[in-house]
Amino acid sequence: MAAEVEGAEAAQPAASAEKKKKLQQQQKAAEASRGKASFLATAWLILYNTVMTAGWLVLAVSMARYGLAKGSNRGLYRSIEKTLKIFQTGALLEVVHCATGIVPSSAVLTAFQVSSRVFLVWAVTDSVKPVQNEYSVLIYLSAWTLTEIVRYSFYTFSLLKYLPRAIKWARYTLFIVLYPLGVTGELLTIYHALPHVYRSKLFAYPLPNALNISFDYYYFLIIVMISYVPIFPQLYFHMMSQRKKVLGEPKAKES
Ligand SMILES: CCCCCCCCCCCCC[C@@H](O)CC(=O)SCCNC(=O)CCNC(=O)[C@H](O)C(C)(C)COP(=O)(O)OP(=O)(O)OC[C@H]1O[C@@H](n2cnc3c(N)ncnc32)[C@H](O)[C@@H]1OP(=O)(O)O
Repeated sequence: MAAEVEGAEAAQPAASAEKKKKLQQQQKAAEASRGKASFLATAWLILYNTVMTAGWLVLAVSMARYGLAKGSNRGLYRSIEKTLKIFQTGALLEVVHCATGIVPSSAVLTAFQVSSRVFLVWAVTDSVKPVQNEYSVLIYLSAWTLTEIVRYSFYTFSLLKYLPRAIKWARYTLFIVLYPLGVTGELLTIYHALPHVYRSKLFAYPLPNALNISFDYYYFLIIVMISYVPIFPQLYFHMMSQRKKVLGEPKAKES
């Protein structure tokens, strides 16, 4: 009996050492798989941001060449619409990046930013043809293009750990002017679209109908315009606090 107890006591430390070893192995495997996932996420983000920088650069060059050749904004939207649609719609992936946690930005703020632009391209500028030659389209296109070249190149250089100071400064400074400029262009474009939507009854779904629900795109556009009032300041002040965090003076050491 005594010998049995002694044997069990001797086996206990061996079993706990085995358990500890197993746990360490599991931790190591988890760390390795986290490292692999983070490497893949970084590689994907470098590819994504590089392609997006290139896309917006192509847009900038196309817009400049069109302006120099024609000396007018008439027909500009038609000439760049394919590239614009590809790269602005491609920004929807940014919401996925936030939602999956591979970038630390807020998914809600990013969703507002991206969806309002995708909406403006597809549901306003592309759907209401007469607004395409308005100056407001040129205004928002210029603000978006400049912003995105700087923003995506900022992310690319940051991921490559080689960030020129000028790009960092531009990322967190140009928005002060470009954000209100872009919003002005966007709101004016929706405003110009209103009479056309009203007359053509675009996307209207009047009663009576099988679903017994009515939808009036004209009033929907007015609601979208009003929603800029509470949402835009949140985006703007978020960028202001990012600016303070990144470009702010480092705190002086207390003596
Ligand atoms: C269907 C109906 C629609 C209804 C609409 C309702 C109305 C909505 C109103 C909306 C108004 C929008 C107007 C807008 O379209 C006008 C313009 O854009 S005009 C042009 C000027 N615009 C700008 O300057 C845009 C500025 N805004 C943004 O950059 C983003 O939207 C914002 C979400 C505000 C950015 O915030 P974020 O927190 O992401 O800032 P950071 O760039 O500092 O990033 C924080 C950290 O995340 C890392 N990150 C983010 N993205 C990436 C990426 N793609 N790749 C790699 N890393 C990324 C970044 O490096 C930071 O990391 P860390 O903190 O570690 O440094």
